[in-house]
Amino acid sequence: MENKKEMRNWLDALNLDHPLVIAGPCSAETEEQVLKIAHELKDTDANYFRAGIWKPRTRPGMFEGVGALGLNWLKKVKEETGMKICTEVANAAHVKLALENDVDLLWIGARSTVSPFIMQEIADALKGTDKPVLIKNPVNPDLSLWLGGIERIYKSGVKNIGAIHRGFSSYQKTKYRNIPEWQLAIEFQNKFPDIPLILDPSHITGNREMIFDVSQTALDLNYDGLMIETHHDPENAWSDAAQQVTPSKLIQIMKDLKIRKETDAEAEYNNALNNLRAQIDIVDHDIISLLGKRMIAADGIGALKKKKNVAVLQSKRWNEILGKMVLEGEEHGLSEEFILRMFKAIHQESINHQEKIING
Ligand SMILES: O=C(O)C(=O)C[C@]1(C(=O)O)C=C[C@@H](O)C=C1
Repeated sequence: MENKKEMRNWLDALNLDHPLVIAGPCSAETEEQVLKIAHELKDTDANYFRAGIWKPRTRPGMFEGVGALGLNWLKKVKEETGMKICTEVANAAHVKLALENDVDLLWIGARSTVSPFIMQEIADALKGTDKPVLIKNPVNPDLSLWLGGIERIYKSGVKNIGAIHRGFSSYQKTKYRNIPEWQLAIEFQNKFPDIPLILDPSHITGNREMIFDVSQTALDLNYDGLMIETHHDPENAWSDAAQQVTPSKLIQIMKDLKIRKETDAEAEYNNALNNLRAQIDIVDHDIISLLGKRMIAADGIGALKKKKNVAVLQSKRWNEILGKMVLEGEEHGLSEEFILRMFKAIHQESINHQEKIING
């Protein structure tokens, strides 16, 4: 699959003056609930009304969605409000029902994207549809698996595609429900700049208080849209209560978000930008040359260790370096998270160098 300008045609055709917004409850619970939320979203920036009707839940016994019955409610949303409707599909039967009921956009969840068999089944069922299909990232941070899933759908003739970034699970406890791993989404954009990329801040944060900030980061990174779970009574939602916002909160979020443009032609801005970029180029060059010097020293240590038959990994020394660098980093306004990531990568490279020498 290659990047093609036409991949974003369906989004461009909407001619929006704001990011695409997909809003609605995590789950369709009752007909009244669905219609109430839809009416409250009708005159907002929301372009598509979302509601999950088949819910993949972590444990059996949790609310697993109302099933096909919910499609009737979604159809009513379209009739009564004129909003386009969308839902998640997780197998061929779901796709068939969604298409028969004229759902306007379908998305595939993170727990489906992980499985090439399920993705192929869904792709076959979608064959030839002109409805947009959005593919969420797989639960694990694996860009190839995400792209592979998209490719399966694209190859089955679905030309209106998009990606949803919903973050990645981790054993680590963090402030996020699913860690964003922005770097992976940036890589995605580099490879496929024309596949519309939509952020799902609800699943990334798991917490409505953090939705605004994460959404702003996405807009700062050129995302095309947001999928935000919205419920008239979030506290009492049947699923994911902590991460849903009210329709009025959604309106406020959309008002407060700053929409960035890709560039600006003004000369003064461009001069200042070029100047700072030239400074960055020099610093980057210095960083590489310093890292090269560091590795030469590491190679020397490797040779010494080889002579004396000493192990490459020296945990005590390594921990001392990490501790010192975190403190120094702080003095220079560098976050602990960044210092740890960077030095772990440097340490690994140093180990790789020494391994070559010691075993060479
Ligand atoms: O100090 C050492 O013994 C090294 O090999 C250098 C180094 C490093 O790159 O800083 C690499 C591996 C060890 O685990 C500790 C530190």
